[in-house]
Amino acid sequence: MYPGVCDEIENYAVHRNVTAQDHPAILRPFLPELAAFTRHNHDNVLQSVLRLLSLSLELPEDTLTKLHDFEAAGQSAISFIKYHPRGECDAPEGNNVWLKGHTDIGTVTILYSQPIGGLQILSKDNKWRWIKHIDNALVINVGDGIEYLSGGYYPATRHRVIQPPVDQRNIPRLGVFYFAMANDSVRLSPLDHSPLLQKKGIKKYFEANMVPTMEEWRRERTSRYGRSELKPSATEERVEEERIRGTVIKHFN
Ligand SMILES: O=C(O)CCC(=O)C(=O)O
Ligand SMILES: [Fe+2]
Repeated sequence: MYPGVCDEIENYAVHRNVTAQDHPAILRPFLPELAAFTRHNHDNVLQSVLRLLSLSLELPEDTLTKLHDFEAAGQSAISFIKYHPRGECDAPEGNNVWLKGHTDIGTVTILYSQPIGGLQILSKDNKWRWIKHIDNALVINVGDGIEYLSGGYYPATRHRVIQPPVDQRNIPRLGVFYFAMANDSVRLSPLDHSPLLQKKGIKKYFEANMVPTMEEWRRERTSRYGRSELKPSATEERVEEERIRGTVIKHFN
């Protein structure tokens, strides 16, 4: 957040096991529907994506699905994020960036395409590009978890949310997401038995005794959010960096 920019984002996260937390009374009648929705995201969408990723790494198709067990301890969750339209407090120095460029902490994020623009990804040529809305489409991002498990073969998507185009600026933007994480106990070391990764090369992110589990990575990244000291990158403009367990995490302005 920038000085002078109001915090106008609301977020409600629902653990995939919807009864694992208390909910406001207004939401309780919808719990069966939410439970079915998390199951759909986990069993139909996430597991299909994970099977494809496993096969693409020339590994048995259940390699990654086994690491995302619905019943195991872990934090995969639905999130509803509401971005309210902004008034004068959307200060120009805020660069109209509503959510700074980042990578997601988990493995795979499922984003339900919605008509109010704002989402952009950083492409290989270092340009931010809009993600076009398509009715009934899903946007699938990979997060840090897949980057580390694939030894850098699938870099986590760098993405951000900026102010929508002028004709949509007065409309609330409601995002629906499934933020998937591997089981808490999964160590985020590269799947080095992948024949593909053996051919392509495996990037090393952590020293052998420093490789975090999914739970450790989640806790370390979330506890630092907004608190840790970010240093300007020596090589890239508008990029700030922090180090976690010796590996560099980038934040994009
Ligand atoms: O609102 C969006 O479209 C993306 C949100 C996002 O990237 C996040 O919450 O991590
Ligand atoms: Fe994100």
